Amino acid sequence: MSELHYLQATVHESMRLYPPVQHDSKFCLNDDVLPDKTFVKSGTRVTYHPYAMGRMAEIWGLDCLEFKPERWLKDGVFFQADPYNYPVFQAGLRVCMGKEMALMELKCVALSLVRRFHFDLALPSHEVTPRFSPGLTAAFSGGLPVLVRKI
Ligand code: HEM
Repeated sequence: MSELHYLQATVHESMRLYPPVQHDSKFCLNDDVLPDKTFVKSGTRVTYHPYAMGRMAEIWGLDCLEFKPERWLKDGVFFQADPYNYPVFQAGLRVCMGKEMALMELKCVALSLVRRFHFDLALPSHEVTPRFSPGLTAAFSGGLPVLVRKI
């Protein structure tokens, strides 16, 4: 599984544009200073937004809205983005404890499906704009209709 670099890149690219946790807040217990020297007063709520960050040209470049697994590959080998630029699993000491397990499960499910089935959007792609439902964890508003064919 660790040698499937394109699959690893695809899973990361999917969650860059559609992070399962769209935003997340923290409350500052004591006065603090962020690494960029921003002062944060005790009691302040600080929110980071993986959905917005995944679509920032400053981080991902002008093609930030394009689905491009290749952006995660160097000479065909997957490389990890800075987790503070890609906080899909949060970052630092409180990073998601299930990160590696979640990635393994995602890749197993994706592999077992694409080996057996062919997936097509049920509508022409220009008529489909996947939209998130607001909420703690992500779901497509109205679902994403697809046609599934056995290979
Ligand atoms: C794609 C799947 C997943 C995503 C995107 C995800 C994302 C996250 C995020 C953003 C946090 C930080 C929450 C916060 O501190 O407010 C978190 C924490 C955590 N996650 Fe996940 N998670 C995923 C799957 C899992 C799985 C499968 C497990 C367990 C088997 C898990 C266990 C945990 C635990 C225990 C924490 C708390 C870590 C701590 O506060 O020290 N996660 N996750």
